[in-house]
Amino acid sequence: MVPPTPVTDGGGSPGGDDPVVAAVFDAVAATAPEVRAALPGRRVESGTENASGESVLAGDLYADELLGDAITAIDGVGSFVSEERETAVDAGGSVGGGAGEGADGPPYAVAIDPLDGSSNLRSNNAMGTVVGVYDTPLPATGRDLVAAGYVLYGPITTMVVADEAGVREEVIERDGDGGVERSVVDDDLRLPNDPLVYGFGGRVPDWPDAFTAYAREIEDELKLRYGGAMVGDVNQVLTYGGVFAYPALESAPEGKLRLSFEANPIAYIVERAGGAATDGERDILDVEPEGVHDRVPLYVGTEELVERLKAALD
Ligand SMILES: O=P(O)(O)OC[C@H]1O[C@](O)(COP(=O)(O)O)[C@@H](O)[C@@H]1O
Ligand SMILES: [Mg+2]
Ligand SMILES: [Mg+2]
Repeated sequence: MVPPTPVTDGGGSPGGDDPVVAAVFDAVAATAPEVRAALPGRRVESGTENASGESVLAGDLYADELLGDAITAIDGVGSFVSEERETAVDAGGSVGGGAGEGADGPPYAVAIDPLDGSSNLRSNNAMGTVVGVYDTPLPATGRDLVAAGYVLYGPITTMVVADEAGVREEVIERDGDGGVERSVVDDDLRLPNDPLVYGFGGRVPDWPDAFTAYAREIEDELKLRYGGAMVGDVNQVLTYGGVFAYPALESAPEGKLRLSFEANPIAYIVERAGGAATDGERDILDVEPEGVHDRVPLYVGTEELVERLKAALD
């Protein structure tokens, strides 16, 4: 296949006119090749557990530290919250951003999942980094997001960024000077009309009956594509159309994915691309968290498929 023609070369700043949002995604793009390059030697357990009780790999810690340093250094970022950190890091943030509030607005809170799908590190499958930029300290709902994005470390490194203007996809490569070259390959990413793929997490016997019945219908209509990294699985849905779910389980009604670092940013991106996202009852972006590490069931993708899911779970 002929590679897509770059729309622009050498950067560009997602985040519309907001310099703080643009700086966050500049930092994420700049660190992406470093994260990627560091992975081969960091496929082992670090010996620690994170706030969600999951064992942390050396790659998780490395990405967290690199991204934490880069993001907290940005003027206008007030706090930094990570899947790998118990509590928020105070980042100062003297210059305000705040949607529509200009330079006097509140500093932003940036939430990240430094390595999403890191259990794929041992088996060398896709992984990502997820980023949400909120205009209020966390915990907050996804309605407070002003931008969200993810990096996908696949055969190539791509970054998808959404803000109020829409969704764009860039290819990220190292340039010859130790920096990065960013090529926009789609400046108006939209979910295709005819859905093709689905991927559902969790063990099938652990699925509630209503979800199993929905899955049986979807299996008849779409192709199974499940890779075990939310970013990779959602990127397939954005590319081909379809539905991704990490559902409520009999053993874990709150599902597996984290609202602040995973579900909200992904919901924001997919909704800006013309799709839908729900926890089964309400729009993900309306879910009220109690803490930054709260989990939530996530069903996301082509609007018609998500509406059918909601009806099936009703
Ligand atoms: O191994 P399972 O149960 O299929 O879970 C896969 C899900 O867990 C995750 O890997 C959790 O993310 P982390 O690797 O950031 O903890 C998601 O990316 C993915 O959707
Ligand atoms: Mg994750
Ligand atoms: Mg992670």
